[in-house]
Amino acid sequence: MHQSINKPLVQVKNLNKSFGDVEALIDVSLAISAGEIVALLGANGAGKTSLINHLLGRLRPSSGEVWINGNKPGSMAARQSIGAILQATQMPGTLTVQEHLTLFRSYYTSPIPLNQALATAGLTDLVDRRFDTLSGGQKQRLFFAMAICGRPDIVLLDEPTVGLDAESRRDFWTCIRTLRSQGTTVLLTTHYLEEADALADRILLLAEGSLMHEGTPESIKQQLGGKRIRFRTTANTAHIGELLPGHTVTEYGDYIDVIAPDEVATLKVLLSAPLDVRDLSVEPVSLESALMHLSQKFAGNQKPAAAPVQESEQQSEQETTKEAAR
Ligand SMILES: Nc1ncnc2c1ncn2[C@@H]1O[C@H](COP(=O)(O)OP(=O)(O)OP(=O)(O)O)[C@@H](O)[C@H]1O
Repeated sequence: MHQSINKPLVQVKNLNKSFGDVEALIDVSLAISAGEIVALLGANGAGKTSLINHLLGRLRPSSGEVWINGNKPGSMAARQSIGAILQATQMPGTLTVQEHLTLFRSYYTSPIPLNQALATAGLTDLVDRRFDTLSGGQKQRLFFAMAICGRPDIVLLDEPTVGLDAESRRDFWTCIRTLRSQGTTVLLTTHYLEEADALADRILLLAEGSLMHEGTPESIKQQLGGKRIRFRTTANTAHIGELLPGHTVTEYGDYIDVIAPDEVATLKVLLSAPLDVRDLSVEPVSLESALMHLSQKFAGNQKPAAAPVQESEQQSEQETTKEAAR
């Protein structure tokens, strides 16, 4: 299933979603083109999973529109375009990697070749291993292989590397890059800024349900156009903030970070103030600092928690992978 050229693969227009009093998504509009890797970032509760669930057709908008390849989410045509990774899944532990993939491939009329699924997911050497002997990272790569069995146009990955160690995470990144080189679009949510920086062509930043910012990792960093000044001091952040109006001042462990549009001017103020400034360093702005700065600009009041709402259209978590697999 491949989409027509020039049309966005995913289009979201003025999407709003409320759960009781909680506005999980507020007027979100976005488009994702074929071949992009897009990272959806945001703090806990920002609305990332809600957005993914709308793309999967698991949630219905309170208002607004969502299109997958020009089709309504949840329709057979949309399901055939999407692959997604299983979240909380019980898999038969005695089946091997090959048996699981053979079973999964049998759900589709035109699955990708077994060897391609294995190679893309870095599982070629593990083909005869039983599921219950795989490490966490290897299991996650098997779920990934299942998600791509049906030649999806877009793969949705909701925090795919959470809980994995650094090496397994990097192995997973290789899988995503291989998939992209084959022309597949990827939308992933992550809390790891390093992951977004390493993988994404574009970052969408959600805050409190609103799409607060979007751009390439570089453009987000450049937007600040300044430097990160990090130092230790006995003074608190509030005091530093008073000294440096218009700067983003945050705590980083024992250190204080200041985002400085003009680092020379900022250093002059800092070093001429009656402060004990120690262990000072000046670095280019990291993606983490840039996003923290943008989030602070956006910061609003906390919203009240709502009781869970059962969505009639919400499907079992077990059904996530390749929604068309039935
Ligand atoms: N079924 C539901 N009933 C009530 N509130 C909900 C429901 N699903 C989500 N919410 C609320 O909507 C908001 C957005 O939640 P969502 O899970 O989309 O955020 P998230 O960015 O994925 O968070 P996390 O990073 O913690 O997974 C939160 O305030 C959450 O409590």
